[in-house]
Amino acid sequence: MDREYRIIVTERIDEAGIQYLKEHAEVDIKYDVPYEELLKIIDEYDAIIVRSVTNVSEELMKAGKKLKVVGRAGNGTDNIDLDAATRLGIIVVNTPEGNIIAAAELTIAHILAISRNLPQANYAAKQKDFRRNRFNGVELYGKTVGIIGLGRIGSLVATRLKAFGMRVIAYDPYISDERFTKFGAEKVENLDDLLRQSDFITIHTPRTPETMGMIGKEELKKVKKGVRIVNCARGGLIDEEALYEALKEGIVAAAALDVFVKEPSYEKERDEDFDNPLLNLDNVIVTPHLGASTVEAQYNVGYSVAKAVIAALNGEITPNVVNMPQLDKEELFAMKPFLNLGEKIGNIYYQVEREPVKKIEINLSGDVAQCRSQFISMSVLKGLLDPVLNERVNFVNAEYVAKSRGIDVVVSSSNEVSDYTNLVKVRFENAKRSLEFAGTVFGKNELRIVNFMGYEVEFAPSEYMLVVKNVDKPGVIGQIGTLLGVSKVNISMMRVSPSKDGKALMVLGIDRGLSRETLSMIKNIEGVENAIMMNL
Ligand SMILES: NC(=O)C1=CN([C@@H]2O[C@H](COP(=O)(O)OP(=O)(O)OC[C@H]3O[C@@H](n4cnc5c(N)ncnc54)[C@H](O)[C@@H]3O)[C@@H](O)[C@H]2O)C=CC1
Ligand SMILES: O=C(O)CCC(=O)C(=O)O
Repeated sequence: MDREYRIIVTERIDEAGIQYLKEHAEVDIKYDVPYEELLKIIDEYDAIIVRSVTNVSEELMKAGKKLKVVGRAGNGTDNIDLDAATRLGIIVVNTPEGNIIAAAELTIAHILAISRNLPQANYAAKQKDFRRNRFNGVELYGKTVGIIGLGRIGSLVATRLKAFGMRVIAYDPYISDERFTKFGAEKVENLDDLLRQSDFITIHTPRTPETMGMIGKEELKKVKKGVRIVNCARGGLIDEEALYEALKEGIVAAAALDVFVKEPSYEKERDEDFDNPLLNLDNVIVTPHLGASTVEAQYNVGYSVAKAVIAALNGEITPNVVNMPQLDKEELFAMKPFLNLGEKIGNIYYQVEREPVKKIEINLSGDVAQCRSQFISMSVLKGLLDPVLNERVNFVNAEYVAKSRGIDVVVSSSNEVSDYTNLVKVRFENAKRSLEFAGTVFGKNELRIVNFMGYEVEFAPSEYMLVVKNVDKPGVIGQIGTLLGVSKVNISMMRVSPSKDGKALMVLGIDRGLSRETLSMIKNIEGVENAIMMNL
């Protein structure tokens, strides 16, 4: 076990994921736990792992006083209040790629099922009713399918349906023209065009305020009579009441639904509380949110979410954090030492100067200027604010917290040539003065601070450090060394800056924290202007 983390899993995930979690944390499995009960116990947990049913509301996350991570074993995160998670500094991770093949294949299965009446014919045949004339279907070949949302799943559906000889048209106002071409889909400029032309419609957008009910009563007036509709994305994207009416009137010939506005229980043998009139129509086929239910997808999402949650709990930046700008693995690997450096610099300011910061100017030069500067600024903010505030500050909410505290952050990059192949310079401005620090990364991940409050001094940040500003005259260093010796403090490293205005800066790596008395004795040495104990 890494640390004493406790994780609650509220919906079924693959055993491989559970095993991984158990190797690293204490795990409680409470599938289908009622919301009110979860609200009472959530404060015991550092992380929660859910699928699509658990309502991870602001109320729940606020009640989870220790909650650091929400893991979504799957793709859509519409059951998680992402804004609230961001404000609260709770990391939300998902597994966006793990189940897309499964979801696309289920969509194809549904399209085939409603074109050939498979479930109805199967049911009848098992009742020994083999009258095949009741189940005359339609071919996909030569028909037009309209795909709404040509993202990860929509595009997989497009390429598969092309193989059936279908004409594929798609509506997605948020993607480039190249993407339509890449997946062999004709772009339609508006939803109405798609509705008018399609023999089959399949929807693959996320559930957002914009997409909720995007096919409603008005839209269903514009469809081709006899259209067949599939929803393997999210309940409510197609208005359930309007769909019911259109199915009854024969405007929609058939519908296949994997999802509903109100999700049923996926654990009970019979969910008597699930009452949806669509279930009563013969031309509707339904599945219990099976889009991700394949051996492969469940392994993918269960194992990946477990790994991501443990990594996030251990403070690692992981890919697939939903409420943070995305970084791919390679970028993350390249940037990690600079993120550590930024965090150290932010933390150093906090240790040196307890004055609230008004403005931070960050300048990146050399290799680091190629990195996404937003992440470096987030790391500086995290290092600065996390120790100061009662609330948790991490990569997820650092920008939000800084903004809400009126800290202005300006980031620039320069081609300026310096002695270092990369350099992160940070100037902190408070009501009284401004302080400058700079750092670099040697080799793969050797951090060095090279400018400390305007003094050129190069040192590797370590856990306990003593920084002394003194008049540059003989004897001061000796007295400090003696005092530390008497206090049984070992010095592991010492660097002295060149003199500036008759003052020098001495940085010492020491093996433990200093007592107040020792620190105050150092401050009282003649010629010492200031002494700061840092715990990095
Ligand atoms: N049934 C199931 O078990 C599963 C369902 N899903 C659901 O499938 C859906 C799609 O997932 P992905 O393809 O991974 O998402 P994605 O984010 O890759 O693609 C969504 C696409 O929808 C487009 N879009 C957004 N708003 C739109 C609008 N108003 N009109 C037209 N297009 C719009 C976006 O531009 C994007 O290209 C999600 O709702 C997800 O939750 C995903 C996995 C399994
Ligand atoms: O099986 C599940 O948990 C639902 C999958 C899903 O809808 C998603 O990943 O968005």
